[in-house]
Amino acid sequence: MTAQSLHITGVGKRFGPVDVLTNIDLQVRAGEFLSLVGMSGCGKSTLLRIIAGLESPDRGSITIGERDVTQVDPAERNLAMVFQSYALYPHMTVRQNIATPLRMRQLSAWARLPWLGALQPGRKAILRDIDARVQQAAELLEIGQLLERKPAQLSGGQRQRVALARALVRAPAAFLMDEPLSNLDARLRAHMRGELTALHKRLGATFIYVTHDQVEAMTMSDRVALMEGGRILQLGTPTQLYDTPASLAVARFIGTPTINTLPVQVDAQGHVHAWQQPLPLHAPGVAAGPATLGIRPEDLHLASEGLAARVVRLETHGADRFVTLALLHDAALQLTLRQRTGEAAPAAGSTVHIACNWARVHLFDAEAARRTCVPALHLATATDAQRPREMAA
Ligand SMILES: Nc1ncnc2c1ncn2[C@@H]1O[C@H](COP(=O)(O)OP(=O)(O)OP(=O)(O)O)[C@@H](O)[C@H]1O
Repeated sequence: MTAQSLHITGVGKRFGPVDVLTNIDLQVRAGEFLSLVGMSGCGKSTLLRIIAGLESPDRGSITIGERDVTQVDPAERNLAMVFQSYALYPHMTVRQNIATPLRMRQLSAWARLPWLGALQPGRKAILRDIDARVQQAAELLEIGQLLERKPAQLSGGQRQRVALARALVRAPAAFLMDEPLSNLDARLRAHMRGELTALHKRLGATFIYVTHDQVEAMTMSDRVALMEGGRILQLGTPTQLYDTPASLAVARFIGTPTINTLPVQVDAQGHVHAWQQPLPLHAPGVAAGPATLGIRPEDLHLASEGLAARVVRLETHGADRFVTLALLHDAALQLTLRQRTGEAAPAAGSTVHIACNWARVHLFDAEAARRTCVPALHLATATDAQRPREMAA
């Protein structure tokens, strides 16, 4: 299988009065696992369908490898599409299901007929070749023992693997997947995430994967394109999106629990203040005025002194505990703190003090809503960085 790169250039799409996609530029590298992620309605499925040729763009072009396929029929693009509904033929066995795309491609209409077909010269060799490829795909997906079963006799995960095998036998230039795991229960979904990542590594194929689930996107992909309102907000590795979000919208979408936000003021010298108190942060070059500080829940911790807050709620999630806190002097402002369950839990309703890992906070300027971002953020001085990091209160 030769993995191909895909180039999406200036793609726009309108449905009636709505711009569903606006000027999308995206280069998918050969052999890459790239996820399109975003809230429902952001346009990710439409983009995938345009790549597949199931929808035509109003503007822009799609190139697979060196070939411009913008005007090419879906069947001629050599792309494999895998959907959440597996679309298996219920009356056929797994073997027949997997073989169908090959039979359609390699045998003429009459050669596929039960009796007459036997008369086509070369048919036996083609069937042998198809069978070998079905066997190979089935082994790759570890469903070799299920080949004689019908779809109704399979679990959801097994059906998904059959759908993947059926896509695989065609040796496509790339796999396009639209929420392929969303019909599975949580445990199986987690398992299949691992299987898909392993399959991608084994095949070295190009995968474009649509999901609204940031965990899926972040755990499986080489790169993630985060979409909102028909645009790509940020394209980068999962680590880049998490550690250096280009905007507050990206910071809010990625990470569980959601990033905390704190309204702050930046003065003319770039010093950052909250509640008229200076924070140990310096953002040179940032316009004076209101801004938003983003603090990941794991960058807050309980301390003997610091900002006072009341414990509103505790939630245990396996190895982690999420603690919701209401600030004493501003009860409307709630922060979430993430701690390991091994750490002592604060009592619900009690007053605690919280400190912050200032080196890891993000500052977004007043235009955060318009997705501008302030990357230059430093601890105010070396001494600030060295002293115990306490949140000014
Ligand atoms: N054929 C169509 N006609 C009109 N509007 C459409 C059509 N297909 C999609 N849309 C609209 O385009 C927008 C983007 O839809 P799309 O399915 O691409 O979003 P999505 O991000 O994949 O969402 P989801 O995760 O819910 O599938 C939505 O507002 C949707 O209602």
